[in-house]
Amino acid sequence: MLDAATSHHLLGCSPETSVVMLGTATYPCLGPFSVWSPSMLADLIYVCICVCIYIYNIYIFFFFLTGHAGNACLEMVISMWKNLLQTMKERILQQRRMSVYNQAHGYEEELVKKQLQQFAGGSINLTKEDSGIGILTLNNPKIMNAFTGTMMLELQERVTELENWKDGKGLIIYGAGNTFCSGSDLNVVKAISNSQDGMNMCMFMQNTLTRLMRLPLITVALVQGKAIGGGAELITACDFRLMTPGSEIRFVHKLMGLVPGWGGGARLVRIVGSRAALKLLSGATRVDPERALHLGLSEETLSSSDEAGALEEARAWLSQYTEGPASVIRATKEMVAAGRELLLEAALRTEKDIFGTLWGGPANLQALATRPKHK
Ligand SMILES: CC[C@@H](C(=O)O)C(=O)SCCNC(=O)CCNC(=O)[C@H](O)C(C)(C)COP(=O)(O)OP(=O)(O)OC[C@H]1O[C@@H](n2cnc3c(N)ncnc32)[C@H](O)[C@@H]1OP(=O)(O)O
Repeated sequence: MLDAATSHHLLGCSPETSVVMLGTATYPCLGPFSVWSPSMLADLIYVCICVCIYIYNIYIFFFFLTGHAGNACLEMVISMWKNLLQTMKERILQQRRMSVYNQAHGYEEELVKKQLQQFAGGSINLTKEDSGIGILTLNNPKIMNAFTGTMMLELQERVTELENWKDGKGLIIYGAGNTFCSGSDLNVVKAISNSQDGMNMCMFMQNTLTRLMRLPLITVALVQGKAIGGGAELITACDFRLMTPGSEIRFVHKLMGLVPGWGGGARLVRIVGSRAALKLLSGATRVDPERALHLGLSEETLSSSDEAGALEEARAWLSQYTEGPASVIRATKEMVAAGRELLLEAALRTEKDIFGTLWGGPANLQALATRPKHK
């Protein structure tokens, strides 16, 4: 267990929280009320074995040290410990990046999924094209592609599929019926209106949208018609947004007596800055394509207003950035995602590690063989 000061230093946790480090996972430990599960115990056993092996190595080195070696061995021992701590810190950070909420936060995913399953309707469809670009369709046009409970579950399933698509390079998310998404299905919102159920739904969607944001694919939200409420939050989980003429982004939460809950508030601050974010949220401001460009919330206003034409334009726009080996495109996104989220030194180490996966690899060697002139 890390004491509060160390975990604050290592993990940036709030000073009063101490953290239990178990292998690759970390669990905020509420004193005697910490949350343990079989997988945590397995992690604990794993960590104990690692520590025993290192202590045994230290013992051997010190034994050797008293016999023959000088400082060199001592330095080796010290650097071993430093590497161990560094490795564990990176793995903790990686684990923290994997899911925002787990049992330690009182989040029981299987119970939440069972509750969401009750609210059926619509679908989330995914097509994976040979070009390496995926097309994710929010498909509930009867109610402006509003998210039912089963659509939230299907979004999680599609994100898992995309995490396992090793040839994937890009993703376009759009809504059926020439409109993007009008947030949560209001029938669902009314049915789960107590605070804990609302927070459970938000934790589920935050976990899914954070994984979407971290996909090693370049992601684009194609905004046609309306992106309202949760729909506006969803587009902030993409790397880029493209808008069609007459389309609108609007964070209507204030008008619902709410604030964003799917993570859109935190991501909006990082996209447009805190001042613009505060105005868009507190004003429930309508954001048209021109204003979105000005704010940096949209990359480009497309010329097509019809669904097929806009999708074709979005494909062409994204293809500018996904041309080339999937390994390089995916590594580029992973490096930028690390730069976006990690503290500088951790980001630098991640960049070095990602560089190491490409240096001397097939794409690098092929480029060297052809000696391209970058005129
Ligand atoms: C944490 C919750 C929060 C979040 O996730 O961040 C939320 O998202 S809360 C929900 C926020 N969204 C809304 O409040 C949008 C409500 N809808 C509208 O404001 C309008 O429908 C529209 C999106 C501005 C479009 O208006 P318009 O073009 O006039 O179409 P209609 O209003 O006639 O809609 C057609 C049809 O669709 C139904 N609809 C639309 N949005 C939803 C929704 N979110 N939930 C359920 N049903 C929705 C609308 O009721 C119409 O159906 P009929 O009345 O049966 O024709």
